[in-house]
Amino acid sequence: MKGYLQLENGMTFEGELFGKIQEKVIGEVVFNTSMTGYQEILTDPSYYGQIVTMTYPLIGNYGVNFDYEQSDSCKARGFIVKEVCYKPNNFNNEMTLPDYLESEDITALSGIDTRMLTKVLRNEGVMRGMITTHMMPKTKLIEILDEHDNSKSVFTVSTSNTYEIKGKKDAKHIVIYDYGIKTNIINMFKEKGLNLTIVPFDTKAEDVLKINPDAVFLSNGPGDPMDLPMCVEEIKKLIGKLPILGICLGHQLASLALGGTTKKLKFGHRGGNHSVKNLANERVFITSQNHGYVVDKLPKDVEVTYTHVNDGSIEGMRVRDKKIYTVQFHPEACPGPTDNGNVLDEILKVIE
Ligand SMILES: NC(=O)CC[C@H](N)C(=O)O
Repeated sequence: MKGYLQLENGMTFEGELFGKIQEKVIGEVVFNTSMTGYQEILTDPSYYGQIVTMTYPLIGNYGVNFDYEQSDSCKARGFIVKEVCYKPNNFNNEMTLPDYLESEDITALSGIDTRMLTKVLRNEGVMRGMITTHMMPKTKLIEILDEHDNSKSVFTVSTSNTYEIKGKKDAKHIVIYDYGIKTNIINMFKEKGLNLTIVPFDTKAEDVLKINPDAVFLSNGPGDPMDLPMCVEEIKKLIGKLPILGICLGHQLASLALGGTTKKLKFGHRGGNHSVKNLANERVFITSQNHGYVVDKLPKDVEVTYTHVNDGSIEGMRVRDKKIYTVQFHPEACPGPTDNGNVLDEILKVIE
């Protein structure tokens, strides 16, 4: 069945619908440059509410395997590809991508000139859009897009209950603020044998202190960090009392709590090929990234640890005396290069 992607700038792309056919699906349209890892991307809670287009032209060719999931379900709202594969070939394939998307209620479009779409998003910046069965006038589209509010995304993807994961007997204990945590971050902590208590995004600082952990970890998550002032307030109360570690949204929230600022990037960093420089030794390495916002300014006592090679933006920060260490990129990969697992060890050194 024919379907359309309508962008808020008035452009329309025509393609073939697959997955769950729905009359209209709304979201911010973003692009990801990873060649593989579509299932990890679809299930990463940081994509909640977004329509993701893949720049790699053939998607779905190794099917779907439930071990790859980064959360319990697809979190992206829509998916756009050039060509979709209906007959995957892979020893551990469990389901085709179109069947998977249908079972997850995700609407997708194939046959889209994703190279052109990506150029539009790069030149004009990411923008809102709609995947739809019927085209509509631009004024009507804008009206529908304006009605849509995505500012509560963390409320939706965070755990509603506190839970524990037991590690080795005398291992350190970390409280994890779940703003939409990826499974592989939890897996990396588990591999290290750490004791974990995972708490909802709105847990009060007092309640975290009562647990008496060795550190607090602030997770990745969807949306604009400035939509979460209540989370920033709780982090402020923890500064100086416990070591604070963080990845992506967690890095942004910790930066805000320290008195820094964040801003929106024109077209974000999403892919498995983002070069980052470690300012301590000038070494450059390739990272997995997925963020639309970035830390803009930091107070003087905060040390910038990493920068993005393409645009010079801040990719990590540290405050030694307050034991705070956070990164913007994803050392847990999934998808993307696994070369940066040592960054987690760096971060965890803060607790020692
Ligand atoms: N992966 C993340 O945690 C993303 C953080 C934030 N939602 C952003 O887009 O910048």
